[in-house]
Amino acid sequence: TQSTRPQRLLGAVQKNATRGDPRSVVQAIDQFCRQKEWAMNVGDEKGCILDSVVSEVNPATVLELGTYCGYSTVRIASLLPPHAKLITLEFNPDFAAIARQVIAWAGLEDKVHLIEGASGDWIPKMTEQFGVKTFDLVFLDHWKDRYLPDTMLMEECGLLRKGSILLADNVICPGTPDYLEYVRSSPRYESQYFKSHLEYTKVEDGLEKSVFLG
Ligand SMILES: Nc1ncnc2c1ncn2CCOCCNC(=O)c1cc(-c2ccc(F)cc2)cc(O)c1O
Ligand SMILES: [Mg+2]
Repeated sequence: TQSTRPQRLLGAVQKNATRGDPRSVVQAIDQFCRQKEWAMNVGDEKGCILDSVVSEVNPATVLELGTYCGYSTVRIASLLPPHAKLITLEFNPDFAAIARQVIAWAGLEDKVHLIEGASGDWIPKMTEQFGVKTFDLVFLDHWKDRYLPDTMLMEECGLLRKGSILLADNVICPGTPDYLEYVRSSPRYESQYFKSHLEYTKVEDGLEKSVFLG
């Protein structure tokens, strides 16, 4: 039977990356996506911006919405201080199964909690299920029309504190116009746009970093 793109991406990791070496996992995926098959990872260019924000925030608690194959999960988790926790939500069980193996190959399973399910269902359960009070950093990379409703949901559930950082992928391509309008016009956020390109292409895209002001 035919393999899927995520399965072929995992094969490239297992063939070309060193177990326990997150950077080699990231490099193997980027090489696969540049040379073999495009895939919707945040990629190397936007990934460097993600790395700099993670390093600056030095978060103890991170929420990632949209795991896909675990590329950004590995980038983030490899930069976390000891005892920090990354919770990542993936809706698609096939993607989640691949992501678990990519995260394990990088040796980061102890820092990552991958949950299979929809963001709208799980955000209200974060505190009771995982004892998380607030998130220091949220990386939004799931359905583009869920960025705004899920941000409002996180506010309502008290999961954001003064200084919590939201970092959103794809705010230009595919685009999240309602989310951008909200975080850029709301007095409760201080927003900044990091211009970049859609992963592995010359098409414009970017990350929007928004600080919740409480
Ligand atoms: N826990 C959850 N709750 C709800 N929904 C969830 C979920 N977990 C997953 N999902 C479902 C959505 O997951 C994938 C979302 N990502 C993208 O769609 C995406 C698309 C492109 C792209 C594609 C084609 C082009 F031509 C140009 C750009 C690029 C990107 O960087 C993208 O991130
Ligand atoms: Mg994305």
